[in-house]
Amino acid sequence: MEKYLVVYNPSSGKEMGQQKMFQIAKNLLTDEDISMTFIATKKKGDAIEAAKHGCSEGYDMIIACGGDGTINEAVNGIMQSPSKTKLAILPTGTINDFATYMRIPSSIKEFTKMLKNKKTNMVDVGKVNDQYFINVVSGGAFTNIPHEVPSDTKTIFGKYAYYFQAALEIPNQIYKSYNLKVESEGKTLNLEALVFVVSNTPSTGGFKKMTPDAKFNDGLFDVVIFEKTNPLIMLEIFTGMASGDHVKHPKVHYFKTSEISIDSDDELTIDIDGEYGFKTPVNISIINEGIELLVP
Ligand SMILES: Nc1ncnc2c1ncn2[C@@H]1O[C@H](COP(=O)(O)OP(=O)(O)OP(=O)(O)O)[C@@H](O)[C@H]1O
Repeated sequence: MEKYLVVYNPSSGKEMGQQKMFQIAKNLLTDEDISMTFIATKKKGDAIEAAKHGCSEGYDMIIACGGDGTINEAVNGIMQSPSKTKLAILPTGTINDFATYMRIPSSIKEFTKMLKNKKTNMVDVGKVNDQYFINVVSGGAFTNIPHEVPSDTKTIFGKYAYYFQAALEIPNQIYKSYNLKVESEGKTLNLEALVFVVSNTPSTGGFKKMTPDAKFNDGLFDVVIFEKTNPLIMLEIFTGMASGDHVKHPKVHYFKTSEISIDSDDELTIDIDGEYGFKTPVNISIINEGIELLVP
């Protein structure tokens, strides 16, 4: 009999994940020879410990049910373990960048089908200093926006809560800049920048083509750095973000690398998979095909 460990954040997104997961378990347990154990997270760090427990106790799969923060913690727990259990993601957060890009279903019917099919893909995992990430590390203007939205507002308005907050913050933050020192394979940049993004997939912050050529298993990050320029040009660049054309603009640096280090003279706190990380300097490297992920 296979055994699955469900690690779920009951407070994520619109707080529907728990009921969904129970219904999925009910569907699955009727037809399949599987046992399921549930662990609800209560605070930051719980999903890391739960995932480590899943790996050390020989579970066949860890199902992380929550937003990008919970997924990130499950990835950290697995990557810190000598024996790496497979990961499944039931996205129940507000934005769900990684899961959306991977076309991971969130409906009960489609998620149950995915669990029954048991198809997996190896996916790259990023490491920033000593912390792992599955989707993105970013720093600079606008990266605080998800953290300024109160949890209750996200529960009611979902992703629209982020859009309201963005509309409030863009007029002020568009004038910001950070002195960045960037070193990656064969490239050194010293520039005033508005924001940088180091990503494993094209989708970041709800923008589906932030790093349009990124691939989840190519052993490379896609890096995009928005150089400081006047607000009108910046708005023109932002307009191109829907199609991914922003990366062709001369004030936007876009390249691929497997390693990158970023430092700043200014106080700069980075964001890791949508959660607050730590201050620069950061060294970022990739673990090619570091985790086995259940996919549709
Ligand atoms: N029971 C809980 N109540 C409140 N906070 C929790 C609980 N369990 C975990 N957390 C914290 O909530 C953080 C964010 O959770 P998660 O990303 O799953 O949901 P979300 O913030 O609603 O989704 P999104 O990041 O997509 O907006 C976790 O990293 C963790 O620190």
